[in-house]
Amino acid sequence: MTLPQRDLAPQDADHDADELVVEDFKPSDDTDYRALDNGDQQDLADRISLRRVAGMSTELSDISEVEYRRLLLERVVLVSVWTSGTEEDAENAMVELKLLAETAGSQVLEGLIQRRSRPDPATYIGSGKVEELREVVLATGADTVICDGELAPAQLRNLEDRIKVKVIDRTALILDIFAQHAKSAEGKAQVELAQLQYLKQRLRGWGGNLSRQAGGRVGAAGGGIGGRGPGETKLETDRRRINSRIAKLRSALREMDGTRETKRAERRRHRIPSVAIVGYTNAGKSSLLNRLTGAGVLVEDALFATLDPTTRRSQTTDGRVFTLTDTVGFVRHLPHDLVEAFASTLEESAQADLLVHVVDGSDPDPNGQITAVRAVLSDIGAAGVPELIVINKADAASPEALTMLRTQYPDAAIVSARTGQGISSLRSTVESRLPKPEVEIKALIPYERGDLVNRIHQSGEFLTLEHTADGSLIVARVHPDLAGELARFLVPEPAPATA
Ligand SMILES: Nc1nc2c(ncn2[C@@H]2O[C@H](COP(=O)(O)OP(=O)(O)OP(=O)(O)O)[C@@H](O)[C@H]2O)c(=O)[nH]1
Ligand SMILES: [Mg+2]
Repeated sequence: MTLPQRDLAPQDADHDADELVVEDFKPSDDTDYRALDNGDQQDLADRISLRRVAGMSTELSDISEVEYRRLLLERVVLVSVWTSGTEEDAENAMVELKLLAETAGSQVLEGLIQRRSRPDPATYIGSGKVEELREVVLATGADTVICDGELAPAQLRNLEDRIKVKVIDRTALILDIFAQHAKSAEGKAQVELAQLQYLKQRLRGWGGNLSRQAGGRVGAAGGGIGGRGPGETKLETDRRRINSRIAKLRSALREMDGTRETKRAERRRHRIPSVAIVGYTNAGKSSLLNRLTGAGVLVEDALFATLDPTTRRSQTTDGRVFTLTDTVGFVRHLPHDLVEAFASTLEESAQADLLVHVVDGSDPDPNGQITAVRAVLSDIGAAGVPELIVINKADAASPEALTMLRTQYPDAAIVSARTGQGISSLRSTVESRLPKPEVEIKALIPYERGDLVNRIHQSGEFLTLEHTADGSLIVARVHPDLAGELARFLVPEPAPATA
């Protein structure tokens, strides 16, 4: 879609200065404040309320990249309503929205924040600001506006009617990224399910406004953000057809989960402890799995690079086998439809014996990430699983940030998946926190039963081992079923408890 381009100097040139009508207000930093003229000069807070965030536009370096992006990608303006928290929080949230938009393949032209006690029920941003947003859209030649939040269908529709370009919300954006990144059949089905749920709730709202799906440029990947996956054709079908598709997906997913459940049951039967690597998206979960096991999982400086969990076997120094699973990352306000659709994948974490919670120590707000991750964990029933906080990217984090995190999380491991710093100590911490086999035994195992000794190695914990003339004299902790199998080799008087 081509939009009328206003004759303006490029990006951030003098038109900014024209509109900067803030006189009394002294900004605390050098952020570019831009009071948008709404004819009402009374309220200072309101005058500065739609604010441009500096450094927002996606930087394109090389000319072929520019052309490539022009063809395929959307040119977007980001808008957020800042209701609570500090200015820094609002800006961090905006930077995250920008990363999400770029991950989806957009070129970000501008970011605007409005301070408001709550979003406007009709238009998200104040209705007086909508015209000003329209001006920015025209000035930048944007074809899409992305709002930071989950908007009601009516809000999206009202905004589109007035701004005349596609308007999507953060939820649709995240769904779109998931749709682009899903690789396995299961992942694809999960994403489609989430998208259909999202669409279903908005069917009526979008009924008369299907152009939003058809509009915009249609690139190789489909209809652009919010348009990939179940798009216009499904929207045009009735609720009943969507419902039947949802039912089909659910049953397909149940079947796929069956396979996973079989594997899980197998591991449970063999009492193999499982560790799930969880954390905020881009925290370095896959990098850590690779570092710990050499798994070769895809690592990308992109949000939601991992959607399919990867499980790898690992061993403690004394030979006990356990599994490590890399999982899908979380984000603030992870859309509920996604959490629900990914339930079977996320269950992996809820059923784990230990959660390795990876935190990006170089992020401006690691505590915010931790809070967001714990919220999702509790949502999926994993709040009770023991958690080990791992502060990653120690090589990139500032020493002050690390000191602060060390104080706040005294038990945390501090590592760098990139340099390997702290990894061996993390490994031993993980080992020490694996569940211990319950039964302590003393057994004399004849040398021809090396298989049993081997099994104690893999699933139990050796306390002492002595080679005698009659066989290996072993004191160990094992699981009840293995203890049962060892019954006839047990030495009468139990060893004194040592652990
Ligand atoms: N500087 C630094 N960068 C790291 C470190 N660990 C990971 N990264 C980088 O962080 C980015 C994300 O890493 P991933 O391992 O893909 O992160 P993830 O948590 O699996 O991300 P998602 O699967 O997208 O949720 C990549 O660019 C990594 O190279 C580290 O210790 N130090
Ligand atoms: Mg990953």
